[in-house]
Amino acid sequence: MSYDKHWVPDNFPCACLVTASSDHQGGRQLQYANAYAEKMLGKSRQSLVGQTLTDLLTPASNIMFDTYLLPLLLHEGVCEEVMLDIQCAEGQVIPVVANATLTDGEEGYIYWSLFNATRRNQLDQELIRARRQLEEHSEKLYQLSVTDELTGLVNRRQLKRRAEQLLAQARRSQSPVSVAVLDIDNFKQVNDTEGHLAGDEILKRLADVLREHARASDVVGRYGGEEFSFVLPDTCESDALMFARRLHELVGRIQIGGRPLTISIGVVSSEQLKQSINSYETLFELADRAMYEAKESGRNRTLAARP
Ligand SMILES: Nc1nc2c(ncn2[C@@H]2O[C@H](COP(=O)(O)OP(=O)(O)OP(=O)(O)O)[C@@H](O)[C@H]2O)c(=O)[nH]1
Repeated sequence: MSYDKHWVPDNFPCACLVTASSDHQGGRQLQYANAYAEKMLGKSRQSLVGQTLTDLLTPASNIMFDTYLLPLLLHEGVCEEVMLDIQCAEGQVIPVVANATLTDGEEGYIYWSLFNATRRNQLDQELIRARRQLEEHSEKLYQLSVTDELTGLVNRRQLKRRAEQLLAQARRSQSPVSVAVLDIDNFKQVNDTEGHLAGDEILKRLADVLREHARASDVVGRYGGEEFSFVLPDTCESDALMFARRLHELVGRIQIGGRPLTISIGVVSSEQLKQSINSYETLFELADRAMYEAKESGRNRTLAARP
């Protein structure tokens, strides 16, 4: 089997162009274009020969050509995989991957191959879109994994994680942190008399009050059931007690069957503990115990833990 070597460039699946490196257009004037170039550019070979590469490139690609591609080519004798945009006959712009080699130094020819990169760019765009969607999905999944579905507050897992972060910061800055645990009083009765859905509504309204009462730096979450917890950075015990007093007032504005909602709160401040045992677990346990003591001593009150 043999082939006609004059037809070889016409069978390549890319635009093959030749320019003379020393022409008066600075290596831009086309001397040759293959059949693929005719088809891709929508121009006849006759009209292409004599035109310059500058005529074919978009303004941005011309800047790339002048400032990067041509100097590199003249210096290195080769340049590979440079993205350019070609303006075709109908005004359509085609992205291409350009490779070029320079023969015989400055007096020689430059051989160009321009691969149509339209599909490659489309695939890139699809990959970027798919990656963005994956990021959005994983962000949604993350939010679901750290949020309590009913109240929108952070859930127990996230509460612990954020609390440990705040405690680590507080240890470094040697500032106090307080933890408050609060529980709705006689909530079973609310469910029994008003129904479970009304109970859910109360939990949501209480969560709104807690969220509004919290400072941006506080962490407030639903620990489980009708039990909630606050982590209050830069807050000593007396400030935490003041905070709890205000909370009783605000929560009391929620009415159930004509009666104000009441809560019992236990608070503890890290000041009262040795640095080494300042874990959220320890602080929570102490505040929880104080909260149960508040229940036992009549409910609707706050007690400070006495470790
Ligand atoms: N509606 C609703 N009720 C819940 C939810 N989680 C827990 N509960 C209810 O909260 C009630 C808690 O009851 P108990 O543990 O007996 O406490 P209590 O009635 O509040 O009494 P004290 O805590 O002693 O004041 C139970 O009836 C649970 O079913 C929830 O997501 N929605």
